[in-house]
Amino acid sequence: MSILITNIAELMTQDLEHRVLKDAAVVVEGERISWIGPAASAPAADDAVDAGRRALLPGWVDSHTHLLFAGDRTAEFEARMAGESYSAGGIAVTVGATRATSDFDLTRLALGRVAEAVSQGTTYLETKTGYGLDVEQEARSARIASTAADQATYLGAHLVPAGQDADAYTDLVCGPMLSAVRPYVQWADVFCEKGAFTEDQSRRVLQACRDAGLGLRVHGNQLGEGPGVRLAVEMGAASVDHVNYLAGADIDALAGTWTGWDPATGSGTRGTVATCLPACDLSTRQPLAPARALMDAGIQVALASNCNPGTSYTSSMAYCVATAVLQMRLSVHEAVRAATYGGALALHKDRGTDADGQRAVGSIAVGHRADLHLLNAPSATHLAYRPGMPLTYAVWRAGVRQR
Ligand SMILES: N=CN[C@@H](CCC(=O)O)C(=O)O
Ligand SMILES: [Zn+2]
Repeated sequence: MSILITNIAELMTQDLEHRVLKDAAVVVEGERISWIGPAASAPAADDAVDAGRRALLPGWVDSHTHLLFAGDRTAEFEARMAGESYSAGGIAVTVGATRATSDFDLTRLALGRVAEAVSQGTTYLETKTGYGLDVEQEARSARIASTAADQATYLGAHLVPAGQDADAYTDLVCGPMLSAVRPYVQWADVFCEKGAFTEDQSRRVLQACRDAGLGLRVHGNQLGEGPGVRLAVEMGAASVDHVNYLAGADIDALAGTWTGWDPATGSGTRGTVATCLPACDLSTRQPLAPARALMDAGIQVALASNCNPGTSYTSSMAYCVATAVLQMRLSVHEAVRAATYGGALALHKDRGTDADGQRAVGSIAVGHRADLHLLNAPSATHLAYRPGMPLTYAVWRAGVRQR
C-alpha cells in the first residue's frame, strides 16, 4: 500500500543536506518513505492525500520523558509560582502515588500520555522509570515503559528513597534492580545533582549499567553547576540533559566529543548530545539552557519535553520549539532540527535504512521511517509565529495515519 502526499507548500526534510523543498511531494510505502521530490514529477501511488499547501515536517522525536507516574503535584507547582524553588525532593510525592497504582492504571496513564503526545505530532519517544525506586516497582515501570514508548530508560538513580543510606541504595541500583529492569530497557540515566546522586555514586551507576550493555544518559547541571556534564562526557553518554548551568569547561568537553563525527554524512562516532528542556526551564523558573552557545560551539543539540509531573507537565514539542526560537535564539530550522533529528541522534536512531532494517527517524529521506507531521500552516515558521496554536493537522507514525 503506497500513499502520495502532494501539494506540500514546504517540505522541511531535516535530512543531512538540510533541504527545505517548496511545492513538494512524498510517497510512503508501508512503514517507509519511498520517494521525495517536486510535486510535478511525483510517481503514482495507491492512494493520494492533498496536503492543501501546508508544511510537512518529520514527526517530533521526544528523547526525554517520564511518563510512568500517577498522582498530582499541582500544589507544588503553585508554591513554585509563589516563589518556592524546585528541589528534587518532590519526586518522592510521585513515587508514593505511583507505587499505589495498579499495573492496569499505570499502563492506562502512560498510554494516555503517549496518545496525547502523538496527537500533537510526536512520532517517536523515549520514556524513563524513576518513580518506583525499589526492585519490584522499577521492574514494573520498565516493563510498562517498554510497551508504551519506542525506547525505555532505567532511572533507578532518580532519588534516594527517604530513610535509606545513599551508598547502600546505589548498590541496589547497580545490582539487583539493574538485573530486574535489564530485559526491558536500552538506556540508563542518573540524576547527578545536589540533593540526588553525587558524582561518585553517579559514576558507579553508569559503570554498572554500561557493563550490563546499556547506553547511557545523564540528568546534569539542572539546578547548579556540577559534575554532570563532564561525567557524561567521561562515560561516553549519548546525551546529557537539562544543561542549564554550564562552565566554559563543560561546553569545551561536550564540543570535544563531536570531533570524530561528520555532520555532512552523519557518519563517524556520535558525541554526547546536549538535550535542552525549555518547558522544564520555564516551569521551574531556571535560566534557559544556553542552546545558542551550545550549537555555536559545534555541539549537537536536542530539544525534548521532559514531560513529568514535577518540572514539566507538558508533552508539547511545539511549545518547546516556539520557546527555543523566541527565547533561546535558535532559528526555526535549528529548533525543528533539534526536536527531530537532534532527538534521533540522542537516541541513536538517526541512521539506518532498508539495508539494516533499523529505519532512521527524525528526518525525511528515502528508506527512513515514515514519521510525518503535517502542520495546519504553510511553513514551519508558524510554530513560533503562532505559539500555542493547535497547528497539528495530520500525523503518520511508521506510515500509519494517527490523526
Ligand atoms: N530532574 C530530575 N527529574 C525530573 C523531574 C522529576 C520530578 O520532579 O518529578 C526532571 O528531569 O526534571
Ligand atoms: Zn527528566
